Parts: sequence; structure tokens; C-alpha cells
Amino acid sequence: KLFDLGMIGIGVMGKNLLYNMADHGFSVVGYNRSPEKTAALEQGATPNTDVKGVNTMEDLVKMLKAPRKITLLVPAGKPVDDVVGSLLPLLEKGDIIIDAGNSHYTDTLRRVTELQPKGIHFMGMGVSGGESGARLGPSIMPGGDREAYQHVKAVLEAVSAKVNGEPCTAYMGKDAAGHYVKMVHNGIEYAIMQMISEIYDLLHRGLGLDNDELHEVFKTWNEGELQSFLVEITRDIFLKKDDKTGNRLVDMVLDKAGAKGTGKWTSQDAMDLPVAIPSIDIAVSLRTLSAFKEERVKAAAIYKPVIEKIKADKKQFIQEAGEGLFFCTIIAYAQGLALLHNASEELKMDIPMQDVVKIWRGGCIIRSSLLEQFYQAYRKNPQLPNILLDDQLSGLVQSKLPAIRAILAQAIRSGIPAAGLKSALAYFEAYTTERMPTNLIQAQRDYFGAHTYQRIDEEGIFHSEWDQ
Ligand SMILES: O=C(O)[C@H](O)[C@@H](O)[C@H](O)[C@H](O)COP(=O)(O)O
Repeated sequence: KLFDLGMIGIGVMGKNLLYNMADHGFSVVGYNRSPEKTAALEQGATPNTDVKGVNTMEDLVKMLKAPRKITLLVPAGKPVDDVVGSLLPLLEKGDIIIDAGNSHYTDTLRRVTELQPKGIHFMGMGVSGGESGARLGPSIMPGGDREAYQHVKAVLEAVSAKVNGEPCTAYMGKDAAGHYVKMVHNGIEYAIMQMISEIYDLLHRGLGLDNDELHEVFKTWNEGELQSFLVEITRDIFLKKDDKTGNRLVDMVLDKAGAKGTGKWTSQDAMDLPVAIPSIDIAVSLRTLSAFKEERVKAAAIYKPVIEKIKADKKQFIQEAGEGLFFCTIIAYAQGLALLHNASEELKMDIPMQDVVKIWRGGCIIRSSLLEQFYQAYRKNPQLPNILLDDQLSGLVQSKLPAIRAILAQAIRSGIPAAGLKSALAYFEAYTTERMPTNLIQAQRDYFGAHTYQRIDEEGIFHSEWDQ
């Protein structure tokens, strides 16, 4: 008997994705050196589904139908190269390796190029949705060789989340497009999480809402235009009790944010392209700053910051905070999607933007009701360089301006950082400014470094002796 698919890396994500495939009628083989792990894999499978565990790669390869389709869910970097290195001698022309981990797209590009001459298809595939997503329906972002994609299209569509019956997976483009799209997905995730945490700070330290009130606010927001996975889990987080102390667990969590790298990669790549994504950059930086806990405590002791309580009408401020978050969330997506649009052109990946936002409507961490509106915008204009240029969305964004300005004015008066929210408004105001003050920067650069400048009234490159 030959099996449909193989999985190398049966940790939580790998195992859950494998079970999801089996639950949709595919026969799957999971590889792990440890017989205990593979035995546990078989035992944990849904009864009457076709799950097999093996302890050698030889056995894995021998048991697969041609062309072999082997998914890797191992840590990014060297572990992926090690597995590919062990697999290669066992594979035949036409076989397909799918890296479903959070690999850096340049590694994927290298692997695609290295394996092509050997006739082995290497696909980089983003999988979003965490452990439960992998098990019940993630958003899946496959990229690479289109012919290879045709061989896995059916299983990916079967296991992915569904929105209006449509699968949250589609071909993301050439080469490393799948991992590039996933990287930017995570960059946007960082920005939105940062913005939600700042709104929490304004409502909690500023307006004085307690966890029950915060729960109610996010519960209401999740029933409206802010409906999204991140607002939904935030709603639930405020109610979670700490078994140890009886306090709310969120209050017991240390304010040092972790980061596994995808957010940083997004910022690094945007700087290189270049495309401006300040709200993602600031989210990465503030995770970094949060890790300097000891220094922050010292600084707080020196400056003794006093948070001035927000005295605004509670109901109205909460309303404005919701609209402000909505505004900033759109800006976070706008920056990430603009990066994807430009990177697709620069790296010749032909990323179908309307499919990106379509498959982000469900299953992934940044899924939200907003994605449907972005989908409509790209359907109208697949080459839209920035969603802020869409006439439908521009009206929506414009309508939230008074609210974001009102809450940021309060934030500044209160002494609450809100750097992510501020970056979103600043980006919007700069992006919608016909004449930025950068003429002065050009003058300064030419003054101290003869870096030249262009004129508004004449073609050409100019230099002036500014001190004469
Ligand atoms: O889409 C997802 O399912 C998540 O984004 C997933 O990929 C992972 O949870 C992040 O990589 C965490 O990233 P940080 O550790 O950098 O926050």
C-alpha cells in the first residue's frame, strides 16, 4: 500500500496538520527517529483514518506514491537543510519537498534554485493559525513551482479553513513567494498586536478600566467592524484566572515580549527594497525595548512618569478608541500589502494580491472582517499599489480620522506611549501629503555633503553652495 503524503517533523504543528490531512481522507506517513513518537502519532489519530508512523527516511520515501509529496515542519534554518540533505539521495525526479515552517524566504530561494537542476521541486509554504489552526483549518500560503503546486492543491484546499465555502489557500507566486507572503503576514500580526496592546494601555492605565470592563469592550468590538481573531482572543484573555494567585493571569504576565524573527525579517526586507512600513518597524522595536526591563525600571525611577488619568466621557472615549484601532489596523495592513506589492515586482514573484487577502479572510492569525473589503478592492484593481488609494476604503479611513486624533491627543496628554498608534496616523498623514518637508532634508544633505537635489520647476540634478 502506498501513501498519499509524508510529514517530517511531527511536533504539535506537524502532527496537527498531518491529522487534519488524514481527517480529509488522505493517507499520511509521519517520520520521526523515536519509535515512541511515531507510536503516539498513530494512537492519536482519528479512528479509521490512515496514519502511519515510521522511524527511517528510507521507509518514509518507500511508502509514498510518486511523485512523492513530503512536507517539512522543522525549525527554520539549518534543520531544514539537514533534512533536505538526508532526503535528496532517496528521492527521484519530479518528487516534491514542501517546507511549511517559518523559513526566511532567501533560504527558500536558495533551496528552490539548488534542487531545480536535480529535478526535485522545492516549495516554500506559509501556514498560519497556530496549533488549532493546523488541526482544524489554517490559512495556507504555498509558493514555488506551479506544476508542483498542482500536485498538492487538492490536499491544501481540503485541510485549509473555509470562508463562504471557499478554501483559505491559493498559489502565492513563484520561487519563495509563499514564505514571503507568510513573513509579511507576521509583520502585520506584530503591528496589530502592538496597536491592540496600546489601546489596552489607554483604556486600562488611562481610562482606568478593569479586566471585566476590558472584556466587555473587546466583546462588543468583536461583534462589530473590529471583528477579528486577535480582538476575539484579547476579549477572552481578560477573563482568564491565574490558578496560582487567583488574580487575572494577564496581570501576572511579565511585560517582556518575545520574537522569533519573522517581524524583524519583514522590516529588514522592507528597508532594503525600500518600502516604508513604520508601524511594523515600531512593533519590532517595541518588543525589543520591552526586553530591556531592568533598564526601564531604572529609567522610571529617574523620571517618575505620572500617567494623567483620562477624564473624557468614558462611553465616548471607548467609542473613539474602537474607531482609532480600526483606523490603525487598516494602516497596518496597508503597509504590509504595499510591501508585498512592491516585493512581488522587485523579486518577480507575481504574487496575486487579491488571492493573498482572500485566503487571509480565514484560518490565519490576522483574519478579520476587514479582509473582505480588501478583497473587493483588489478585485477591482489587482495592481493597486496601496489599499489607501481604493475609493471605498478611503472613505472609511477618512471617517475614522477624528477618532484617532482624539485618542492620540489624550495619549500625549496622559503620557501613554502609544507609539504604534502614532506611527499609523503619522504614516497616513505623510502618505496623503502632496508635499512632505523632505525638501529641507535634501537641502541639508546638499549643504553638508553635496549630495545634490532635484528642483520642482526644472528637470535635472542640482548642487548649491548653501553657505555662500
Ligand atoms: O501565523 C501564525 O500562525 C503565527 O504567526 C506563527 O507563525 C507564530 O506564532 C509566530 O511565528 C510567532 O511569532 P513571534 O514569536 O515572532 O511572535
